[in-house]
Amino acid sequence: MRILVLGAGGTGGYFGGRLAASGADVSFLLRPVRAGRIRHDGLQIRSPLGDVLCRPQVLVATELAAVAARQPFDLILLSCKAYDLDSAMDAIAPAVGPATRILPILNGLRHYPLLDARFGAERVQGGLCFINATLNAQGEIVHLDPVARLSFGERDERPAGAGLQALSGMCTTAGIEHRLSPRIELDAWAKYAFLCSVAASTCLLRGSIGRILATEGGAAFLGGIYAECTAVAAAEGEVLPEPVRAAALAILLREGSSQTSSMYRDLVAGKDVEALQIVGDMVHRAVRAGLSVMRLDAAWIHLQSYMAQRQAG
Ligand SMILES: NC(=O)C1=CN([C@@H]2O[C@H](COP(=O)(O)OP(=O)(O)OC[C@H]3O[C@@H](n4cnc5c(N)ncnc54)[C@H](OP(=O)(O)O)[C@@H]3O)[C@@H](O)[C@H]2O)C=CC1
Ligand SMILES: CC(C)(CO)C(=O)C(=O)O
Repeated sequence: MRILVLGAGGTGGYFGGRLAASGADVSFLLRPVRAGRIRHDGLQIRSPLGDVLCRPQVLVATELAAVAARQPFDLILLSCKAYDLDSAMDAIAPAVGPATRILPILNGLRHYPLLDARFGAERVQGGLCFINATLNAQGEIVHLDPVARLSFGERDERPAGAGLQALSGMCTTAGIEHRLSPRIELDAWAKYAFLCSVAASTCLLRGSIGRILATEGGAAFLGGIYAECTAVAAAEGEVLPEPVRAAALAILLREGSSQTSSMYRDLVAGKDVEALQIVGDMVHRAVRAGLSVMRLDAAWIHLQSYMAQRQAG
């Protein structure tokens, strides 16, 4: 199976790099600066699960159509930030042939209708990842703890097609923990409710879960914001099962936890954040459902203020 990975940041670089290092047929579609760096230095992963240095095939947008015409891609792993989705869709379009499937691993849910409208829902599969990874000043992928898990599946509970089964085999060969999910849409909501709680809380309250829990009112805030997110999920028809909620709350209420979120790391670094696509989208869904979500509202206002300050320079 031939895989194209759009993006070589924390997630695409980690999972695509591990697949490439294990011998899988993986190419990266990158913008010129990142492409130049990886062509020169290789793709380096620093990880508690073992470092990897590989030299995958690297393409830039202008090279893609010719390469895809010679050898079509079976799967495109989409690992951009949600605010780059439009440009990423333009970039991958020349590689989307009749049999190509697209597997996004972005956070949130807002990208699905956009990908469906552009490429057709039958091509877009369900995906998500659990990892804490970032880039260092040298452009290396720094994996921050031992968690690194992919989940993927067909949407609408269709049985997994040959492409996802092949990907599962490739992940096994590469030593990537993964799950071929029979209910990826439920899993996507479970992750969105959890991630949105972590991202909104750590950004609004400016600290790790452990630091928030050490404050008076911190535990009630974290439990409350998760309840807001699960209420939105239920209003949209995804009632998260009790074991799923218990597992999320166990992480959200773990004293001393250093857990933050990729959004928090970006915010502390002064970078752009997926505020609209993660927290804003949850708030907008709550408004449509007539739900009151005061904690999410506060986080969304805070993030909008952050972005306005950032734009003002
Ligand atoms: N990092 C983490 O720990 C986790 C992140 N996530 C989610 O995964 C998604 C990706 O995050 P992450 O990997 O951290 O993001 P990064 O910013 O680290 O990487 C994104 C990559 O996409 C590339 N890209 C964006 N647009 C284009 C384009 N048009 N053409 C080519 N390349 C493009 C960027 O290129 P360039 O370098 O040129 O900007 C960059 O290499 C997000 O939705 C995030 O919320 C989920 C779980 C954990
Ligand atoms: C769930 C979590 C916090 C880690 O995978 C995440 O998705 C993120 O940091 O963006």
